[in-house]
Amino acid sequence: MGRTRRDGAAATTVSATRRTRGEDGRGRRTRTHAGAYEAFKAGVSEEDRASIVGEWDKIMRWAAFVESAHARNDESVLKSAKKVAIMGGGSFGTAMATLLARNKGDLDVVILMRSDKDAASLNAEHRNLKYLPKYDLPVNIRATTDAREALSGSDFIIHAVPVQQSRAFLSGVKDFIDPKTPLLCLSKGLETGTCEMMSEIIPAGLGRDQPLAVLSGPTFAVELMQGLPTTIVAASEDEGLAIRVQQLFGSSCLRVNTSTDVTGVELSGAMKNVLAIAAGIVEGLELGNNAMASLVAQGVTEIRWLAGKLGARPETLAGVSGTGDIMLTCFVNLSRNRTVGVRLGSGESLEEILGSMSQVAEGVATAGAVVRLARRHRVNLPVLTAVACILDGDMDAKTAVDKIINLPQVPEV
Ligand SMILES: NC(=O)C1=CN([C@@H]2O[C@H](COP(=O)(O)OP(=O)(O)OC[C@H]3O[C@@H](n4cnc5c(N)ncnc54)[C@H](O)[C@@H]3O)[C@@H](O)[C@H]2O)C=CC1
Ligand SMILES: O=C(CO)COP(=O)(O)O
Repeated sequence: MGRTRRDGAAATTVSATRRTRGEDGRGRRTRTHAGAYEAFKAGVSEEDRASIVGEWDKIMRWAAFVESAHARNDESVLKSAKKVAIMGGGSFGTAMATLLARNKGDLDVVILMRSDKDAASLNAEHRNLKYLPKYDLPVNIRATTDAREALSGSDFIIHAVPVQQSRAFLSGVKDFIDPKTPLLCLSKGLETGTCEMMSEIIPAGLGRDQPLAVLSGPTFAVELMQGLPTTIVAASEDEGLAIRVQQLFGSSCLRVNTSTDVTGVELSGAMKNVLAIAAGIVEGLELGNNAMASLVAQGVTEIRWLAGKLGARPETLAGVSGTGDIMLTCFVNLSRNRTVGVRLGSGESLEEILGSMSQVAEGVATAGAVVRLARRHRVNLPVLTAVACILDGDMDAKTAVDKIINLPQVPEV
């Protein structure tokens, strides 16, 4: 049946193309497109079409089955949660607070801020005028600078303080955090000096183990505020906690994939910020799309080499929190790390760039820590090391890129 249709359809395509030529007398592009469409339609047999629809139906049946299983044992953590605290009132802390507040209108969502003025402004205006001035916040979000008030009685505590400030910040608030309350970390980076990940910094800062999940993925704060579809990974050694985080944050605009690969999720989130600076440099130097794609691919390989050696799983690196976040941060101008790179590539100094930024670009501090970690684990990372050299002022961007391009030509590894 399929064969007959295909043969017959091929003849139809030829005549359709001729008819198009004869009738509309429009340009060559139009005729070519019409022919390509007819050829595509004709190439799909009834059998192919039926099997495509059948596969789609199967996926929808699976989705309905899972949904109904969820509905049957709906002990969603969102239902029971009464209060969530967010430490760090910057753009990402505010965006994730907003998603939670939208998920449940009577959830008490409290942002712990540093400045009385900013907290008062948020409470009065229902906006975060410093970081996300264009967006109204739900009325169930409030801000305070009182750590005890923010943190006590919280069902979950979200950590959105930049990595380099996290250890000192946590040791300052540890007495207000119940040791049983899960801490959900949004910060992406490695600490300079120690090369530690947030899953190491958090227990060290608190002086004890704390239930912990890390959340990471391609998640620009402004797009979350706009309610655009987004996916994030919630990783915890405690699979049950990852599932609770999924129930808390999951919505029609936020998919939450669970994982137990904390190392993979954290390392790819930290290293992609350094790679995004490299991608920005290539953009700033106007080296073209081919160069950009090969540089980012090399960076992906370097992340695999180091993260793999530290135990990250290949599927994590290939997934949303790995490749997904790399693509977002390396290719989209909203990225602060990429912007640092673009400006470096255009000839600005790091001092000028950082002096003009009001938000954190974690890759700047993380770059050196990545190189030290790589050295410790005997892995060579040409692109990521070049970024650290540029940031340290040991090489200018153009020289570094020339040297990378002219490295010996080797087999794919
Ligand atoms: N903005 C985004 O789209 C995303 C950000 N992230 C990550 O989230 C983390 C936070 O980033 P953003 O909110 O975007 O940064 P931001 O620069 O917008 O805000 C940082 C916040 O941390 C606070 N802060 C700084 N130093 C502090 C200290 N010593 N003690 C207490 N609070 C302090 C600031 O007052 C500010 O509220 C970073 O690790 C970033 O990589 C992750 C995904 C997306
Ligand atoms: O991590 C991010 C998106 O997932 C944000 O990246 P930037 O910090 O480079 O803006």
